Amino acid sequence: MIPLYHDFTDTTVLIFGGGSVGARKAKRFAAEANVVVVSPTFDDRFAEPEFPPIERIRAAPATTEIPAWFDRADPALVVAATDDGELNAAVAEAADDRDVLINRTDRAGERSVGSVVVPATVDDGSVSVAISTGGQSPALARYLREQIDGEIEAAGKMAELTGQLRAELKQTEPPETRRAMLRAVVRSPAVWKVLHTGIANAKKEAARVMQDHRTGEDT
Ligand SMILES: C[C@@]1(CC(=O)O)c2cc3[nH]c(cc4nc(cc5[nH]c(cc(n2)[C@H]1CCC(=O)O)[C@@](C)(CC(=O)O)[C@@H]5CCC(=O)O)C(CC(=O)O)=C4CCC(=O)O)c(CCC(=O)O)c3CC(=O)O
Ligand SMILES: NC(=O)C1=CN([C@@H]2O[C@H](COP(=O)(O)OP(=O)(O)OC[C@H]3O[C@@H](n4cnc5c(N)ncnc54)[C@H](O)[C@@H]3O)[C@@H](O)[C@H]2O)C=CC1
Repeated sequence: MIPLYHDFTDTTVLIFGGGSVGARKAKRFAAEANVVVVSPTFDDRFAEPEFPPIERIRAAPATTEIPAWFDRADPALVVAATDDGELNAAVAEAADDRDVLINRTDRAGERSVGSVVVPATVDDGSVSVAISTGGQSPALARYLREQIDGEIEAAGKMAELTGQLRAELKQTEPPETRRAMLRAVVRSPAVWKVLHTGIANAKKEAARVMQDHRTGEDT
């Protein structure tokens, strides 16, 4: 498995199964995609006030009816999250026939082409860390996610700062110098320290770090 980031903007994610797992995946994909959940029953989580807007369709399709749901929704990705293994298998088969990405939530072992795993993720601004255990131990993925949560605090601001500096340096510095300067900024404890006081302050500290670097002094 090779981790990739995939943009689901303006696509549909079709989820079969409205239990706790269907709810978790729906929430996750709704951050970007149009989510449609097909299920005869829906977990209470779907009714929570902070639950994102998604389309709920109350139905219990039979395995033979699955392809028609694909035609109707035209999904970029489907999630098989029912408690019926046969139905989940039919969803995976329909996805395979149509080259649609499939996340099978009831399987951790061998996978077909187009089968994807949803990792545990931590976000801070535009920075995200994704953790997979290769399907071996989702509980461990969750635990590591909780550990890393505090670790990447301020990374979003650092990305914003160095994103701005990078755009500016592209106008003035040759690639080698720019690379060395940006590497020095992200490694500077002084810049990390002032980040919480705002980007403007951090920019001043970064300017010092970059100047030191340019003149060859040890940072
Ligand atoms: C293969 C994968 C497919 C996929 O769903 O993409 C899969 C499969 C299965 N999970 C099962 C169980 C649990 N899953 C969790 C939690 C999460 N599971 C997630 C992903 C994945 N789960 C993919 C692999 C990821 C990897 O590579 O590590 C996370 C990371 C992301 C998310 O789902 O959003 C999310 C944590 C989110 C967070 O908190 O950050 C917990 C822990 C808990 O609930 O506290 C338990 C109970 C404890 C345990 O079993 O470990 C079962 C058995 C079901 C049964 O026994 O019936 C199967 C099926 C099987 O094993 O056959
Ligand atoms: N990947 C993961 O992180 C995890 C995966 N699992 C797996 O995911 C499956 C679902 O787990 P839960 O959500 O906890 O189960 P659940 O029993 O709470 O939910 C199952 C849902 O599927 C619906 N359903 C049943 N037949 C259907 C049909 N024909 N079409 C559409 N929907 C249908 C049910 O109405 C229910 O809403 C489990 O069987 C388990 O194998 C379980 C825990 C974690």
